[in-house]
Amino acid sequence: MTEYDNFTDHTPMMRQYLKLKAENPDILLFYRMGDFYEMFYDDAKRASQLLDISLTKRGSSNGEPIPMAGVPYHAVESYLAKLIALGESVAICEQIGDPATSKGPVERKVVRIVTPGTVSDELLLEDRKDNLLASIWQHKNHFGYATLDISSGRFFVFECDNVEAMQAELQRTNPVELLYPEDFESMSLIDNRNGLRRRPLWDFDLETAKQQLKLQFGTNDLVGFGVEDCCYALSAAGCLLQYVKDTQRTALPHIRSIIKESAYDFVVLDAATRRNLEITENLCGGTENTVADILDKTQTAMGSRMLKRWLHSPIRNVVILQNRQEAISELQQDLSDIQPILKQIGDLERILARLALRTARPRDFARLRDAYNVLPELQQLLNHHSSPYLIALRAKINQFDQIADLLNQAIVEAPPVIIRDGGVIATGYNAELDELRNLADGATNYLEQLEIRERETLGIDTLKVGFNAVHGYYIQISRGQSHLAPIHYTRRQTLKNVERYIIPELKEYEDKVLTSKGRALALEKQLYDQLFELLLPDLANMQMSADAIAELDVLTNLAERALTLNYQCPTLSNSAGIEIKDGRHVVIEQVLKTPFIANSLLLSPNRRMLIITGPNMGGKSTYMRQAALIVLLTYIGSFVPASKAVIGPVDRIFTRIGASDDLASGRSTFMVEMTETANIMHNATEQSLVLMDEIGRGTSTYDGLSLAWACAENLANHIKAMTLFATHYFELTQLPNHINGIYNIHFDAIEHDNTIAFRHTVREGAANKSYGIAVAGLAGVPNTILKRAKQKLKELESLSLQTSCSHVDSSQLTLITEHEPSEVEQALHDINPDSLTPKEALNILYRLKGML
Ligand SMILES: Nc1ncnc2c1ncn2[C@@H]1O[C@H](COP(=O)(O)OP(=O)(O)OP(=O)(O)O)[C@@H](O)[C@H]1O
Repeated sequence: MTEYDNFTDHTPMMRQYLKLKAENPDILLFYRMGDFYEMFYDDAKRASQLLDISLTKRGSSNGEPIPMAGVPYHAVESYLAKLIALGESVAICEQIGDPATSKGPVERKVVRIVTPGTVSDELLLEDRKDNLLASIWQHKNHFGYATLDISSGRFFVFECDNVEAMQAELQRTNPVELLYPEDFESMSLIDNRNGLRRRPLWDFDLETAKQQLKLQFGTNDLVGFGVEDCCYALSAAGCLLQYVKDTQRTALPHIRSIIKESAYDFVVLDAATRRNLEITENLCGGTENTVADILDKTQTAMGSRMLKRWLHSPIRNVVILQNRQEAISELQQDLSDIQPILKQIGDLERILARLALRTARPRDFARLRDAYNVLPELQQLLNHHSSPYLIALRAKINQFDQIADLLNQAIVEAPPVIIRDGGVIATGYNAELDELRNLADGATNYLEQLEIRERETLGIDTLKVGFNAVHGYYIQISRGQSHLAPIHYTRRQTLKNVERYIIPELKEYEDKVLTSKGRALALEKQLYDQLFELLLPDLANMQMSADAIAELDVLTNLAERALTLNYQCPTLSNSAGIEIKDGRHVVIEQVLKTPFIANSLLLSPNRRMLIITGPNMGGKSTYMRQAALIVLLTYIGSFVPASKAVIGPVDRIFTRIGASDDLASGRSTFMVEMTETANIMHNATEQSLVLMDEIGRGTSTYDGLSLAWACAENLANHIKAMTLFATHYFELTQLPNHINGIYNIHFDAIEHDNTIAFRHTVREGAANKSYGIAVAGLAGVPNTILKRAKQKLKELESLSLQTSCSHVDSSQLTLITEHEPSEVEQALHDINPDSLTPKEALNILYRLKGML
């Protein structure tokens, strides 16, 4: 990097720039030049690409032209937002010296470092999404992980000892910026993420970490937080805290504690499940038609963020869940009163974080004031409730009358965006400020008196006192009377019909007015800073209140959703199993133009695996996903789309549904499918809900079928997980004959002429048709191909009859070929499985085998 090496040959300004750049080598440096922030050399090239701005040159230094790109000062926020979204960090360098007194370049300093994970500025944050900074540490196969939401102060640590769990946690928290040690081994876990920051090893030193954390929380040890022994997580947390301090350069009073997350507290969702269930992000990466899209009608952005956290962290604590259910039931009565008040409260959480970081803007104070002005009304409404949980929530929400009074007095109704030009502190708050402002505005009667006095003593009836922005104050006399102006009147301006003068007394007044403007502004800034001091002692209480208001928002929102979408309260049971009556899919029922067909589900220790067969498009995936979503909603405390649901303990939800190539990590569809399957086989337990959709599809029929069979056997016999197993391998419908606890269920369709109508109704027993070719026709596959497919099927059928070793779905053959039904087929056709007792069914099975 030649340009950074040889300082002496550069211009003084470039020397200053290069020195600052050397202190911030890895991030873009925005160097303030008048009304622009400018970037030079490599920074300029990178910024011009990232921001799509032109790359030019600014003179030359050291004999070489200097590449330069710049952004206007007044529009900097929008450029910062773009860079942050791309995972970049920016050091903002301002002029801090006085240009008038500076020799050489004005002194400059990096005043803040904006990084994706540490921004708190409203304009740089998505308001309905958490913005997390994270740090990861690894020792062999142990991982320590810490996350911080700087805009709320939430600081969490997590430890695990396998890659899958770490991957799931990364996906759950989805940090925008991730710090990792320079010798991090499992790079494949993180290397496709934005906002990666490589940190030196000593930033993760455990002892320093402990010291840092104790200092931050003002405690002697970390025992009170229950994290004393979490060495790996503490190393990560220490690095994270150091990074925040380095970039924020201010105290962080709102970070007061650290919480250890334990997998046992949550229903664990692995990375694939989070993706497949489309909780907050759909499979294409958007937010439309996700669970959050349907469920999130919260009134405040902080409520919206909390709901999304809940959806990603279903909890297992039944007491908390029942409290939430009870609160939701009660809140259904007065939704229309509470929700409009919540809307007026807005995003207190982030306002308070900016208060703590001393970056709050005038409008933050105004919004805090408006929020606290409506709290008494909210308290009154909550007074009617008897649920102990709502009573406790009401107490936490509290009321901040003194702060409201202070802000009502201190802040004007609609303050400007920034304090720089004043106009923020209200009249009547500070007598000195009022006086200075009156002086500054010339709003005293001094000028009137002066005018009357001069007019009368001089006897000039056209004499007037006036002001204009260019010439300041003046005494004006008409041209006709101007010869009467006394000697001490100094001419200032001559117009067509008038002469304008200044006198020492008026000049003195003018000076006073001008200085009082500056003094008023300085005093206003001082009073503004004082507001931080006056509010900060209550920060902890205010944060607790904001958190409780966000929770009230989520609960009220879930109450409204339950009413509007016809959800019922599920029962949380101690006994193993899942019983859902008339369940629906949260999202699909909302997007379908036709009515959604509700379906029931029963899983219990004696019926722990259901093999689901049926035509493509029959509704198998929808049915499985809806079960998982109902369980998920139950475990956040929400009501669910079903007429009844009784849900037993669930420790994890696994889904192996569909797959696409994971090209980024060089894994094929089949490889992804098998990796996810391996994860399930290793980690599922008796209390897990496992959804397996068409596993084994991505390889040869024999391999696929055998794998699917072996997995199903293992899940049913050894793991004993609650499993829904959708498949097109009809051979698997034999499993119930071999293993207790496995049952067949199916979806079917009605074929009429050349079309099929799907019933979408789940029924007991195995499907007897597959309709693959018919569905292909429905999808628009050309007739010639369909015809050829039917021919091929006939060939395969005869081949399979010859070898009598059919691995092709024989029911499919029956459907397409038009031969006379065999004796076995006829017998099968005549059976009505719904009317058989198990004993009769077994007898028939023996008879059928005999026929074969
Ligand atoms: N219960 C239902 N009520 C109404 N429509 C439904 C229902 N279930 C599914 N559908 C509709 O059928 C479509 C296909 O459903 P789904 O993807 O679940 O079928 P599938 O059996 O899994 O098909 P494949 O075997 O091809 O994966 C859905 O997109 C939806 O439009």
